[in-house]
Amino acid sequence: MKHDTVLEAQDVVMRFGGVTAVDGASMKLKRNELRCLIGPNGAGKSTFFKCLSGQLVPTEGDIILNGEHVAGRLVHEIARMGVALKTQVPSLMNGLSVHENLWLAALARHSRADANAQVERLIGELGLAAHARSLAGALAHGQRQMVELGVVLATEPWLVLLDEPAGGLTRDEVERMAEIVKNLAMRATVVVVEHDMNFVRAIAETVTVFHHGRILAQGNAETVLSDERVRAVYLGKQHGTPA
Ligand SMILES: Nc1ncnc2c1ncn2[C@@H]1O[C@H](COP(=O)(O)OP(=O)(O)OP(=O)(O)O)[C@@H](O)[C@H]1O
Repeated sequence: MKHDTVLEAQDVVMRFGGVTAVDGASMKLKRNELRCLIGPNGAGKSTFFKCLSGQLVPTEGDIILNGEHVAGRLVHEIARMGVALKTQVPSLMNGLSVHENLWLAALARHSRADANAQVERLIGELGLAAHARSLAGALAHGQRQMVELGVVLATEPWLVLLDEPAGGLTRDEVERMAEIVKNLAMRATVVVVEHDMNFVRAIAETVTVFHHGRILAQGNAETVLSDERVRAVYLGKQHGTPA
């Protein structure tokens, strides 16, 4: 493995009974790369993403993070390696404030004093100052997504896996989320599964396109998004065309 490759998936296959959701997908990511996984509904991108995070154990193939073979390791074991995962499953404690939620997440990795500093930094970065004392349970969807992201970032992961971070956000919130994710790639390697092509266009440096469980194209975002085969698989699909 090249020194600067921090994530490598080798011939990953994931079968569910008779369904082959991922059919031999390989991918390499460099440190601080920001990679979007896209593709039509049912293409296999979420399943592949879950193999990277440890939520699923691939039927075949391997996942290598920072030189360590991790296929088969549990989510919390992968998390302990400095990998953070934002799923669409709510993780906040509704009865605690935004500040308290972030503080508890930061404490997992920092001393009390450092956790305080980390929370202040995150509140500024995520634009949450006006809501710091609000209960998480009282937040609107977009604010909540920012706090969910804050919980993920509180441990200062080197690899961040984001499942549809723009899902359900307003246009302004999508723009803010795009800025935050781009900034994040200055200090971490980031993999994003996303349907919102405006968001993908705004953030992606490199893109991997799934189609029928296989990788149809990958590489430079501009090149891949203008690839005729990629445009063809999106035509008529509900999530828009990568034009
Ligand atoms: N737990 C499961 N059991 C059986 N089949 C599954 C399971 N998870 C996914 N699949 C199937 O695997 C295929 C790929 O699904 P996957 O969710 O990975 O696609 P996707 O590209 O993420 O789609 P979407 O954009 O709709 O989320 C689909 O045919 C899906 O029905």
